[in-house]
Amino acid sequence: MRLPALTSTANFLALASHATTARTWQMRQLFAADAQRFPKLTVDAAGLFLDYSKNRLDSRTVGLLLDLARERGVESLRDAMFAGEKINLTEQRAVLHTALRMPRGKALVVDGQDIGHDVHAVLDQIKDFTDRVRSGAWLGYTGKPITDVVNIGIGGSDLGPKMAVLALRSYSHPRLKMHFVSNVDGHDMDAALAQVNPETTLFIVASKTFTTAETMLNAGTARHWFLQSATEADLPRHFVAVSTNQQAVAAFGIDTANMFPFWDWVGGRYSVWSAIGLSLALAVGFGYFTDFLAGAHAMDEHFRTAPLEQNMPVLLAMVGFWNRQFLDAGSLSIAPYHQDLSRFPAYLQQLDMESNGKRVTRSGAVVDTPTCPVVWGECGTNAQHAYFQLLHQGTDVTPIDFIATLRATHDLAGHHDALLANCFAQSEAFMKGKTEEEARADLQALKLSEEEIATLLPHKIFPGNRPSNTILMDQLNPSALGALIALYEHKTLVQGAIWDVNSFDQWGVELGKVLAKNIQAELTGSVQPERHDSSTNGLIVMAKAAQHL
Ligand SMILES: O=P(O)(O)OC[C@H]1O[C@](O)(CO)[C@@H](O)[C@@H]1O
Repeated sequence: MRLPALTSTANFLALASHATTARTWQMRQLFAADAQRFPKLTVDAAGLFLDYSKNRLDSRTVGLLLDLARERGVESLRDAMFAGEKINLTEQRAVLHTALRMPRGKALVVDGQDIGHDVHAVLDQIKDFTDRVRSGAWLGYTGKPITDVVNIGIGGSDLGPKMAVLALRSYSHPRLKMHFVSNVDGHDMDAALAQVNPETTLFIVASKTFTTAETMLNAGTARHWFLQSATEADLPRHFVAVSTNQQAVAAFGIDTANMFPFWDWVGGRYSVWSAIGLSLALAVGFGYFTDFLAGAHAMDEHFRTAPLEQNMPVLLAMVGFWNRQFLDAGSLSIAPYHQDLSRFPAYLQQLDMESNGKRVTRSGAVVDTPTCPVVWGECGTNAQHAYFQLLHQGTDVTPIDFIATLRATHDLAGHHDALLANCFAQSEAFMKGKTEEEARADLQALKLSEEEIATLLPHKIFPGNRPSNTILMDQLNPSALGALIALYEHKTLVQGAIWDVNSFDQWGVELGKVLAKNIQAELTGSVQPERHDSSTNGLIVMAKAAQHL
């Protein structure tokens, strides 16, 4: 169905009119005026808690945002996704990462095939394999148990498992050390190979297409390295593949008995739930991997059934849309107050920006509003000592998602309170800021002269009124991590529906891939690079010259 341009819709116009005053509201006043603001603008779901009260909005704003969500067909797109309709229009594919976390026994027929059955058949394969590797029953070519696992993949075939293995570090198997190699830069593979022994290393070649240049080159290098000490006959004990492309796996020389399949209806950035999560299942074991899937499923059920007013992914998405559209927030900063979530911002970058970093609608018209903000971030409190200065006093308004756990999984005294104090203090500081009067009072308390106060005063003022969300969970466990990822996945779908973009393709990565192939031929061959612009030609010539040094 062709949607009308966003800015022409009745609900967008109502919001825009509301925004002319709402965008100037002061959150300090909003809190002072309504003692119930916190309970009104918070929501619980699937073990997560979202506080979106520190945004420049009120219940009326939220009502208008939800009216827009209804008008843009968020509910019908959501239902079409869960039903397996081909909502990825440009690739004519269903979008069914949610089916990967459906409980056993639940059927979902797509193109005449019960995919619920297929998903659980692969999960059984994962259980069998991971149990054998973890128990030490799976032996390397010299009869020793596996000690190191190297996942070779990129994008969705790297970011999800790498982030999740780190996030669930405290659940990990003590013998198995996990490594992730993604970069075509040989320094990445070189560093990993320096740490492992071919006798006890398992390589997972993880690629949906099994054609991705970086992964194929890295996998070839790993194979070559392995064969320096072992034979071709030893490969099956040390190389397994995760892919949708059986032919290419066989052509690479991996026994398809050691291949873990998935399907074209799983997008790369939504694939951690599939066999792409094999490294995670190896690290934490199948039981915790199942908990991870169950946490995501709980969020799926919430997203599918909760009224929009209490629907966490919808609210997170619509608040984000409000900030993007009406506060001109061109970026979104993610601040996990948990060291083990240090890769979560990088994971969200692909999820959000590869999904919604689009400039045309599903029907091909150029969009009439800005779409996905730049997503970035770093662990608090490190971020506080790096770039929070800009977020507090810089010229742009950057909304922040704070993510924290109420309880730690370590028992080191004093740390968790200090961490949470910082997290809550930052969201308070961004909201309240510091007025001129307050800054002046602070300086006067230091007994400074009037001249000194006048000099320092402008530097000591914080404008405040800067929006943030806070997401809390009890502890960072497999189920909570599953729910957290699913929350952001569904947020992405909702925002895609508002902007009417296809959140499930990624044509924008293709151009660079093609050009890189051409340039590589020029770098390695004798072809002179004359057909590019003078900058690109010049850079190629420099690189070729350096090869002869
Ligand atoms: O799993 P594959 O097919 O190697 O693809 C890796 C990544 O490449 C992309 O297709 C484009 O960068 C991503 O969407 C995907 O996650």
